[in-house]
This record gives sequence, structure tokens and C-alpha cells, in this order.
Amino acid sequence: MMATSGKDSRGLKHDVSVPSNGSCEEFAAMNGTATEVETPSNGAEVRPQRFTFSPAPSMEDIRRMQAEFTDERDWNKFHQPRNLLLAMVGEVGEVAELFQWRGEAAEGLPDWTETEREQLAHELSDVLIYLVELAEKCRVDLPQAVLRKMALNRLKYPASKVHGSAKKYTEYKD
Ligand SMILES: Nc1ccn([C@H]2C[C@H](O)[C@@H](COP(=O)(O)OP(=O)(O)OP(=O)(O)O)O2)c(=O)n1
Repeated sequence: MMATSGKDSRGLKHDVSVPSNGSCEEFAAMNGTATEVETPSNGAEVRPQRFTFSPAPSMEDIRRMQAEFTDERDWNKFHQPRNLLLAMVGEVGEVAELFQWRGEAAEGLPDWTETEREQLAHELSDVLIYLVELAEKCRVDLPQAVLRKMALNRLKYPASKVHGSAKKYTEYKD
């Protein structure tokens, strides 16, 4: 596939090439970036696509890579559930630090520099790494647990009932 990349107004990469099956979704999945569909004939319409992640690594891949990282360093003796929880919360604090005192942030973080975006990527990754290891050490099969929880969420918040409202489920009077 021939690919050229550029940056949109939010600093997100977008592609102007044609993926192998011609689908922008495929390209977004490969790159983990937002893409735009442009209509070259009139040059006017730019249709934003929903941001998507790359398909890999999976949660199990992350669990295994972090297990290898800790095994190689003989760090399992430090990585009990409570320590992992505290480490994760500390990293959440580091994410919060990046947002503090700068007002509301619009989707795509248009006012952020590439360096700030990379810092955010690092801190969010730290949170995820510790979350996945915490789940492992607590014997929670996280991908399956997420499926069960999302099913519960759909039951608790039927789209037909809560559409456009951010109220907690306890506030609804049936
Ligand atoms: N005992 C440790 C220490 C680190 N890590 C791994 C998991 C995290 O992804 C990352 C955390 O490293 P730091 O504690 O050095 O934290 P930061 O990378 O956020 O550095 P800083 O606090 O300087 O921003 O390294 C780990 O698994 N176990």
C-alpha cells in the first residue's frame, strides 16, 4: 500500500492513500489514528471518521509482556495486588497532572503539542499496564469481565430510556 501521511487541525495523523481493500476503517485499524475521507472531485467535503485503536496488542499480549518484564527483574515480590493498585492510582495522578490548570480540553486535544500528546500516551499506558497486571494478580479475566460489565451497563441504561441524559440510573423513576 502506498501511504503518505499528514496532520489535521487537531494534530492527528490522517492518510490520503488507498488501503488494500479501499476501506478507511481498515487503514484506521492499522494505524490507530483518526482518518478523514476526502472528496477530491469538489475538494470541499471532509468527513471525519471515528478514532480507532490498532488491533494489537491484545490485553492478553499486554499481560504477557508485563509478566515477562517483571519476571526478568525479579519484581513479582513487589507486585502484589495492593502495590499494583497504588502504582496504578499514582499513574492516574500523573495523567491528571497533564490536564490540570489548563481548562477544558476538546476532543482530539487540538491545543496540545506533540510532546504533550506523547507524555499523555506514556501515562495512559502506565495506567493500563498496571491495571492489566492488577487484574491478573487478582485472577480477573479482564477482557471477559469487560464483556459482562458492558452487558450489565446496557441493561441498567437502556438507550431508549436514557438517550441524551447523563443522569445516574438511580435517578430514573420508572
Ligand atoms: N516497580 C515497577 C516500576 C516500573 N514498572 C513499569 C510499569 C510502568 O509502565 C512503568 C512505571 O515506571 P515509573 O515508576 O518509573 O513511572 P513513570 O514511567 O511514570 O516515570 P515518572 O514517575 O518519572 O514519570 O514501569 C513496573 O512494572 N514496576
